[in-house]
Amino acid sequence: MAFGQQINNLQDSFEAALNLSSSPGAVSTSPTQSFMNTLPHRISTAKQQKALKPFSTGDIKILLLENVNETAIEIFTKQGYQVEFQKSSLPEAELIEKIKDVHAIGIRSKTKLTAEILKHAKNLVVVGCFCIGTNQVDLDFAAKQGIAVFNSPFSNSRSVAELVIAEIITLARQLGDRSIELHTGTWNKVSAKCWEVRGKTLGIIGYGHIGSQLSVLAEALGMNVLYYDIVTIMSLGTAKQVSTLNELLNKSDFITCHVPATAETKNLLSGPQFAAMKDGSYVINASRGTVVDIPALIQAMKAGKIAGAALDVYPNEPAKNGAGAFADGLNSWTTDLVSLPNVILTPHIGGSTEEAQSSIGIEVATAVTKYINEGNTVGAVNFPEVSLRALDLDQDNTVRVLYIHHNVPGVLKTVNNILSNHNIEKQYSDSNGDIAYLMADISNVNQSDIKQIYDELNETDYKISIRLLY
Ligand SMILES: NC(=O)C1=CN([C@@H]2O[C@H](COP(=O)(O)OP(=O)(O)OC[C@H]3O[C@@H](n4cnc5c(N)ncnc54)[C@H](O)[C@@H]3O)[C@@H](O)[C@H]2O)C=CC1
Ligand SMILES: O=C(O)CCC(=O)C(=O)O
Repeated sequence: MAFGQQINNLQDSFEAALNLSSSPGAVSTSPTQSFMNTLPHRISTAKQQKALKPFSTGDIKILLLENVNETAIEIFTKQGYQVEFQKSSLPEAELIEKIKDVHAIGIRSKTKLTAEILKHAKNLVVVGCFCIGTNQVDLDFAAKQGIAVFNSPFSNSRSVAELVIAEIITLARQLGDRSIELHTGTWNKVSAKCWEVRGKTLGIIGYGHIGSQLSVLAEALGMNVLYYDIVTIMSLGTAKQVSTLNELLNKSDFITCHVPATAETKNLLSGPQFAAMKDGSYVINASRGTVVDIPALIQAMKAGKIAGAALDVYPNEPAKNGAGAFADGLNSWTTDLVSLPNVILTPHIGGSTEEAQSSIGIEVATAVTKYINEGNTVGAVNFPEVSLRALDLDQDNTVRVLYIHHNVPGVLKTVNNILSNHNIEKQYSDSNGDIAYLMADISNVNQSDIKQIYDELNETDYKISIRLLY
């Protein structure tokens, strides 16, 4: 049988298999006609390693929201994927409509991918968070649907740390107020309650990528650094870890939050914590809007306890840029907050620099592409991290099996019973909580073997989704 004919038959048999399947990942396993027609060409022109593709790259649809950087668009379009780009996030109903159809979605911090929304994402294989935080995605639900989630763990850390340094000096010198006054014609040359930052104490809550970077910059300015973290972390420079949040609050002049949004960090700074701070201290939050209780902060500022605050993040943030977007309708305390002196408000721009956005675009788009094309989950935040070395160019009759399943006893025995009828070139399996992921390269298979492997795996208990790459 001619190779082209074999390929067409293989496509038919896959499509038949897919018609029988109801798994969320099933559509994504379909090798389409256009992919099959290009296969002989792709194989003959590849150089060293065989390029694995899940199915026709031209059929892969990616939705990029929230002005994800053009570096990502370039990477995806070079792959031949269909890219839809939107500058802002989408209203829920529109997002549900769009997500039904796409294989990958790229978001930043604004788009909430809740279980309710992900339920509709029948073709979705992967989510790229083009940011650090992943609290906007229901990670457990995504994993249970077989959807891998990637982020960029530190590409914008430096940008946030630099913003916070700027804010420390801005608050200490009341620069925001002086600037607003002069913009409106008022000359107000004062030094009362304006300070140098040299010799002052910076208290960092959360000494991770951002907190520790900030620690180094603050010491270079002559500040003393204390930090509080739930884990013991090696200090940089002469910074000191304190054992309780209260100790940090009692001893610091500036307090800055760099923790993730979790149940434990909700209102981490509220009335009692403001009361525990030194009189005239300053509060900075560029982490998540849930971490600081803003009405309590307003009260503490009105009482003169807190001398200034810089906020980059809010419990509710507008979906898009524009006048009037930040108002009481979104957060009921807005009017009160904006009327306070020495409050710096920025629209969640901690990570918004050209450098950060461009490297995030490259990092996340590369991880998403590697997952789509090779099944590699290194860097995934909700999946076991599994990677197999590439196939060699001459390994023509090899299929890569990607099998996502619930982590229960006996699954591997069943799966290996199926695979062991063939030559398993290599195999790797790992689990993360309830979810497990197996990658295996099976050689010397023909189209009916592949069809059979797919059908048999599809029948296994505890399967979440299967993809075959070849
Ligand atoms: N404003 C912006 O544009 C940006 C905001 N962020 C936010 O900043 C957060 C921190 O970022 P990274 O430093 O990269 O994260 P990271 O994961 O490197 O560090 C977070 C640190 O917080 C600690 N932590 C967790 N819970 C804690 C608690 N209850 N009390 C004290 N410490 C706790 C962790 O042990 C860890 O050391 C992100 O989760 C994200 O939400 C990140 C980037 C940009
Ligand atoms: O740049 C963004 O949209 C979000 C930045 C951020 O908060 C993050 O990286 O977690």
